Amino acid sequence: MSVTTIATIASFGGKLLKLSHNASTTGCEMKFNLYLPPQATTNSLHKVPLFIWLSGLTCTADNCSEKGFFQHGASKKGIAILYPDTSPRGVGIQGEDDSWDFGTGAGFYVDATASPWSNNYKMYSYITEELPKTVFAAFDQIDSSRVSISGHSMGGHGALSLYLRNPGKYKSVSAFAPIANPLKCPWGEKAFKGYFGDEWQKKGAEHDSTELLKKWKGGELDILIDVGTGDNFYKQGQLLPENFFAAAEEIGQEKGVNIRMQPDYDHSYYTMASFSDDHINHAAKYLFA
Ligand SMILES: N[C@@H](CCC(=O)N[C@@H](CS)C(=O)NCC(=O)O)C(=O)O
Repeated sequence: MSVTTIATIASFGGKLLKLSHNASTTGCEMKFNLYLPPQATTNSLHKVPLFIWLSGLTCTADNCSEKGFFQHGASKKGIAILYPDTSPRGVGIQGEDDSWDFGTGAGFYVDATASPWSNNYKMYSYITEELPKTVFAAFDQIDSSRVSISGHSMGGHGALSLYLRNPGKYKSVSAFAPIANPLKCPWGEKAFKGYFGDEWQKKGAEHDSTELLKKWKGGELDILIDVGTGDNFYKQGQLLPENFFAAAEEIGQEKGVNIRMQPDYDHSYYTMASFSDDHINHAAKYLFA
């Protein structure tokens, strides 16, 4: 459970910590970043809530920490941010580094059931259980009962699916350019076939946000999603936010799914940086309710 500090960086009046630990779920050393806002003082009677950010394909914990601009809003509101990695790394599986959209940097926030991935590629358990437990044990300034989740692209799929699979676990959810219906797009199909093998459609449906939404029984939703109209992956049909919205309509929750089509914005972190304050404010509404 012990955490090693690799670097401490001042940011917006607080501290960005670059950390690592030996994770048992993934069987390897995992790096992650943690932003502690200025309000997170040690021995504080007032703990700060946590915003988990799940990144997209090819990312490490650093992409969003360096250019997502979330620390700006989090320092004002007094919210810690956890930036996990996107997969196990260097576990020695043949082919793990062969493509940018599968294997290293592409864990898809599922627990793989197919060989040879099933021993290490357990990003669902890692993100929902082991990493938060490790963080709460090491940083008692953080309130384990107030956690929100958000993410981008593959991480948007992660945020939506973790929220919808675990009613009540997270106080709120939002996403940028999420892969909202992975069963129906090339990225999702490739990942689910690889990680689940023959049962990819059945297991995939348990992690597909559009499918999960159709079965949602957790009460009124308030999901914020931003998608840029200039996003090439949106144009190529990798994201399918319209399918997610259709599922919301199907269950009478269309008012609870606010998809903002942002004119001209693309798939990059310029988009996140432009709207990150909105997503922090959305989470703050529920983290400080
Ligand atoms: N294959 C391309 C595209 C991958 C891509 O756009 N990844 C998104 C997430 S799906 C990302 O956040 N990339 C890292 C960055 O922009 O910092 C690449 O490796 O740059």
